[in-house]
Amino acid sequence: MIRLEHVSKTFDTVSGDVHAVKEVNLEIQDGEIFGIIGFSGAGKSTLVRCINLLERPSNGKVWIDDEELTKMSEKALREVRKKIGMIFQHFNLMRSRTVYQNIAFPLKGSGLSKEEMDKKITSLLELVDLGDKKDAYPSQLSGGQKQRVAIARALANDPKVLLCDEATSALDPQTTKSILKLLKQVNEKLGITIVLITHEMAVIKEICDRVAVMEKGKVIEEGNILEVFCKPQAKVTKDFIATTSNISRIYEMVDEGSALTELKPGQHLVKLNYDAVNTSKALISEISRDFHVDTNIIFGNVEIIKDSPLGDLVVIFGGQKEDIQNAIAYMEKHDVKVEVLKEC
Ligand SMILES: Nc1ncnc2c1ncn2[C@@H]1O[C@H](COP(=O)(O)OP(=O)(O)OP(=O)(O)O)[C@@H](O)[C@H]1O
Repeated sequence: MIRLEHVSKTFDTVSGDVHAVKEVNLEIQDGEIFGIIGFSGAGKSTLVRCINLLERPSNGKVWIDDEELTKMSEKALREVRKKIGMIFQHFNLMRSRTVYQNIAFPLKGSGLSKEEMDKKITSLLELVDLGDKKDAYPSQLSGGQKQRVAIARALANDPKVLLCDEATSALDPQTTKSILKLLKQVNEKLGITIVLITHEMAVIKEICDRVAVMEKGKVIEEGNILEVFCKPQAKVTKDFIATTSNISRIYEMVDEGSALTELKPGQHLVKLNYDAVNTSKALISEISRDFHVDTNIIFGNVEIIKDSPLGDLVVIFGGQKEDIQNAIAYMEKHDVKVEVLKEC
């Protein structure tokens, strides 16, 4: 388990103190994929670098299992750091060395024989699906392949923890997906705890078990991914979630008087928000059958998070006003959040 207790980091700069991380308390369990999200400058990189003490906290304690890193000598820390791999946005490979030599680098001084080293590197190359690239130089690889080499290198010392600092930010969406899939595989196959920082909610949604949201150096919200997506508390969390959906477009469309939002007498334009709890009920057909309300679906956004569907639908309800009101009350009773955007 990784435990941060009251961790703060202040940089002393010519223009004054920069409080990059303020009083952060976090517990990250063994084997989980923990995401840290925040806008640029929120303090994510500094915080993640405090975990392996690449950045020494100005205050607070960092624990991994029952060892306090913040109390250790540099020598002891060097040993502990071998068990904490790290990958970066720009891969940080050595350009003058081949893929094989890059992966071999952290194994220097490991005491492994040449054969053992060769076996290890071959299996790492297979894991990251680069068996045919061992003699290539970084300049001959795509961004995704470079990140795969970086992952193999980070795993060379059999770490317990892998820190990922914006590991997919320089990659296109498809390559991002393949790298996230590889990280998930590393987590599941090798049982490695992953701490991943990003400014993209789509990345968090794809693979994380839990997430912490950072703003101005502080963790302002934390929870399991489904909880945070279903019931975001902080404005910045809501803003991040909105980036993964086009549903907020409906507000602009209403303001702009878009043809899609035009209503006939008796109709209501409604946004329905539902989560895993209520997707199992056939609510739309029930309100049609029991309340005589017609439903025309305009558009929707359904996410699958940790195997649970949750999302929003924008619909037009048509029928008698009283029937529509009863149908809305029925939906609310079944935990659907209903927002009437416009009525005619
Ligand atoms: N070595 C440093 N010296 C001075 N200030 C720093 C240093 N490193 C980071 N900062 C400052 O600390 C704050 C947090 O930076 P940090 O890089 O941790 O944020 P971030 O959320 O990772 O942002 P980004 O995604 O843009 O990297 C910023 O105001 C940044 O300018």
